[in-house]
Amino acid sequence: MDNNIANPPNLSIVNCQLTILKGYFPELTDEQKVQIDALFDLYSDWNSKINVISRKDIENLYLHHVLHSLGILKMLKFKKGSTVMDIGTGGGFPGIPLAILHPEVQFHLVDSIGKKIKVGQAVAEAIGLKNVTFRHCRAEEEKQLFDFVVSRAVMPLADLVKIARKNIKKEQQNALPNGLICLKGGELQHEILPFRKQAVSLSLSDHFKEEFFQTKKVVYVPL
Ligand SMILES: C[S@@+](CC[C@H](N)C(=O)[O-])C[C@H]1O[C@@H](n2cnc3c(N)ncnc32)[C@H](O)[C@@H]1O
Repeated sequence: MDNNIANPPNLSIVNCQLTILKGYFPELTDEQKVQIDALFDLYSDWNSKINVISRKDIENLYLHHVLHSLGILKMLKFKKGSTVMDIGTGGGFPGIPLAILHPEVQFHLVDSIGKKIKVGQAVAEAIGLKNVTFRHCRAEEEKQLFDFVVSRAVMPLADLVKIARKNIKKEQQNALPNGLICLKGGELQHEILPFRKQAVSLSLSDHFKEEFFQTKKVVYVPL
């Protein structure tokens, strides 16, 4: 039986989380609000066919997935004209929420599983996102250059650094030197140890007060 039918999402939770998210980003334009509003129905529908978010977690889409993705902006607001690759984007996290908030930044979303890329593409098309491209490939095969690489829940920091380094442009245009910005949870000290001299880590609990963010960090490594 379809899990979404057996456990219908609690729409008051969904709407409450959507209000919380908009409260954290009061500068959203009407177009961005419409795009964000559309995400729940789109992801609910796609997720019932292709699993990109834990099905039990779909009602937490706006907090656990969209707002979490936007946590990257607490480390850096990308400058107009920047280019960003999302490694292991799955159904589009963090790339799609970031692309909605930064219409003048170009995002390239990569995943090694083709059907997940299809979900991201369908969602981006449905909300009219013009600043995203997708590629079904392993990130190791992607040779294009970007200002930044972002990622969430894909691989240990050392592996991400190893893969992302070849994709980082030398020319700089942002407030931070080009590099990797990733979302991490839980005990991080061990992962960060090899990069302790360059890495900067920020606690999302300092920015978002909901309990989910208590253990969530944004880690930046210049490359
Ligand atoms: C746990 S999912 C996370 C997806 C998404 N970032 C999110 O937070 O919802 C990890 C994703 O990384 C992808 N992945 C793992 N290794 C990869 C690689 N070397 N290149 C591209 N994608 C990779 C997997 O296919 C999977 O979709």
